[in-house]
Amino acid sequence: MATRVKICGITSANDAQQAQAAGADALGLVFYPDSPRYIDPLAALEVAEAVGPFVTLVGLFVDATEAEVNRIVERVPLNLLQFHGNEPPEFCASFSRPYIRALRMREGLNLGAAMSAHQHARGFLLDAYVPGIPGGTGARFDWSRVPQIAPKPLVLAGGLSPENVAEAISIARPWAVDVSGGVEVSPGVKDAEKMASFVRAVRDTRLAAAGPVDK
Ligand SMILES: O=C(O)c1ccccc1N[C@@H]1O[C@H](COP(=O)(O)O)[C@@H](O)[C@H]1O
Repeated sequence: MATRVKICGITSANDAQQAQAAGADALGLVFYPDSPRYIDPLAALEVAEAVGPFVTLVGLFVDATEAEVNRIVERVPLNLLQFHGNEPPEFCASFSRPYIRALRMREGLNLGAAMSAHQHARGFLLDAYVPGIPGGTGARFDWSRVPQIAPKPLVLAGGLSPENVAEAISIARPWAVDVSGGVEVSPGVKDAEKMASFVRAVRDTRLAAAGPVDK
């Protein structure tokens, strides 16, 4: 099965075009002001205008207010929202966009219950848990904890890189992978070659899963 790729933390039209050229299926825009990858609505609009119609634009929020989310949704043509804080299900489902829910894989998390609570989520993004930091940490979790049966598509995130993504896919078998820090030159600035290597590594696992290829 083809594994989709989301590259998160895009902060410029240039990085967006390079991510698109690398073959990313989705780009993440971080509207969390404390992140080094924060993007303001004007720059986000430039990103939206720099990419083609089949690239999914995902807006990431961490415990933003309803008014803050609506302010972004009204200005930026986002296809999907990603809630990465402690937002309750009814809040996540209250906007005029579909959403995915980030679940941080802390010890003792009841993943089944967390997923059941978000019946309207389009998917779940599983990220590493680092106390006090909501995401974009570069930390990974034990990929064998990813369930093989889930009510919605699962997106694997947390500490992925061009070097480890093939192994991560072979263990977790996710519907998609999400990377941020692993394809950067510095926080908030993407590296074109790392993005290309990351997508290549994912595509190669896709070929491997499909069986031998005639040369
Ligand atoms: O990227 C951020 O700065 C960020 C801030 C707050 C919440 C989530 C954030 N990013 C998400 O975290 C995952 C994992 O990042 P990394 O690959 O370990 O650097 C990333 O895919 C984003 O979805």
